[in-house]
Amino acid sequence: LNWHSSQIMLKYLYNVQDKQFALAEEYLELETKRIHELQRFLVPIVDWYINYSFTKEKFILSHIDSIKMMTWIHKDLSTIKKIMSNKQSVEVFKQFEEHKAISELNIQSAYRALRRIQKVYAIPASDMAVGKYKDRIIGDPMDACECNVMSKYSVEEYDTYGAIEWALQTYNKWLMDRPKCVDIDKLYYYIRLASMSTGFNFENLSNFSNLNHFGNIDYITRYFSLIENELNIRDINAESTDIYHIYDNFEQLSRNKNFRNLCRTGKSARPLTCESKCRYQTKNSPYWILMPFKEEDISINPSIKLYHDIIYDEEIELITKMASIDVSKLLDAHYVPRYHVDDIKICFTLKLTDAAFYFNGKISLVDEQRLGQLKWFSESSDPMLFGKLNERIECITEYSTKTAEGYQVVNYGLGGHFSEHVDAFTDGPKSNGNRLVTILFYMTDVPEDGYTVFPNINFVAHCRKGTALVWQNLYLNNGSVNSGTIHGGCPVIKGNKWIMTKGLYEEGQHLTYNWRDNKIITIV
Ligand SMILES: O=C(O)CCC(=O)C(=O)O
Ligand SMILES: [Fe+2]
Repeated sequence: LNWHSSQIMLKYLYNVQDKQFALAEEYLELETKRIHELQRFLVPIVDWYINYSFTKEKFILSHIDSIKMMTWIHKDLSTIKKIMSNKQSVEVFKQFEEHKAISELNIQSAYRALRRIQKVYAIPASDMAVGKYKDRIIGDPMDACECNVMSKYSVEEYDTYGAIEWALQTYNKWLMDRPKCVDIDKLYYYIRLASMSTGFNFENLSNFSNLNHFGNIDYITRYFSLIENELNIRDINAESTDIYHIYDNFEQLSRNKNFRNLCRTGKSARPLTCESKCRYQTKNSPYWILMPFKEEDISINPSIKLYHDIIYDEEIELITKMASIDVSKLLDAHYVPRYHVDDIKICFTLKLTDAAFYFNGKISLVDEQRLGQLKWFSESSDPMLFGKLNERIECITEYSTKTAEGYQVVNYGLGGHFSEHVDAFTDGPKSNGNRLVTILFYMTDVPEDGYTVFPNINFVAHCRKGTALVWQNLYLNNGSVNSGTIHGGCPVIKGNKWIMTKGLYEEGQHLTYNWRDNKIITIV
């Protein structure tokens, strides 16, 4: 189980932990009771025995006394054994499983997710280690052991800059109380290993390469401060320089630069034009005149619109509950869901799973591309709810939902994200045509990060509960894929991001081109 992949999973993990703690407490109680009982029984007997042992010889000579002794021994020893082997606590102990919930691998992926947040948002390790991002508190300070793990995993992933940055944090924290979890020798090794590829002036450090660093703290301190100086020269810690560029230089992933920049600033850089309008839209429907929807133009090419208050709190509550249901079921056998039995069946057939990323028609389960938990819902899992949503979608998009795919509900977790992609298929024609329109519902508020970013048009959408972003993936004259629709979900730093998406297909729509003729999909 990929525990950190969503908030629902993490919630489940915390519940597993609660259960194990409760077991440990129960065990302690039973054991204490048992020990006390044994003590109560044993102490007077032992006292008695010590007193009488001086007269053992006499006992043996007296036959009456011997019988007494034999009876006592027989009775007492069996009682002692009975108390000692009280099965109750043993039974509880058997249920306690330290590794039931979490594995080393889980932890490693979680640390990797943390490092991803650090890289995308360009958070210096010195800030992250105190739980800070810009002027925000994003968590509790990390201790030397935690920083050490960051360094260790960075080394294992050939993430050289991470290795050094976190080794320095580890060292600074280690100096205070020298916890055992830090092997200073290894730390030194991490740094040496990573030094050259980060552009360090290694010559300066070579004097230290043969140092007998065991027990010579002065030497190591000099070594570490040298590295720190090196980093300072590169303005890693200087407030005035933009650390983001340093990360960019190290990462050298220029194609991601704008994406990350938009994730960081959270600000759209698109110019407002005179066509940019917002309106109360009724589409001349008498129904919608009573409750017009709030439509905001975002972009003409590609066509992107934002709808406010388009999905309601009660609907959101129902959907997120339905998506979490099998997790709750796992946790608590006595869980009584409030849905109709038929709905449950459908909920269970479509299980919550790790969100996958499709590339060239192949499924890839790599955290670096996408991390979240996903559940598909077909209309039949709640005809009332999804029927209404379909109607609403048809009204705002003026496209049919008859040929559309189901609803995809996603919950993000620790560093949950979705790297840049197009929603349209690019690996060849599909029977229902391509994904023409995407509707992305935001079902929670994520106040300060986790945006949806369209890097090619410099647009950033914030995750606001009840709004929906609607865009056209294809050009309407020939069905080629509009590269302006490249988008991704920035890693979530803090908060619970729930979204739901639906794709509408070309099939069944009134289009000016014949999509069945499109044998090759081009991205323009
Ligand atoms: O999480 C987001 O903001 C984007 C999600 C997305 O692009 C998708 O599910 O296709
Ligand atoms: Fe997408």
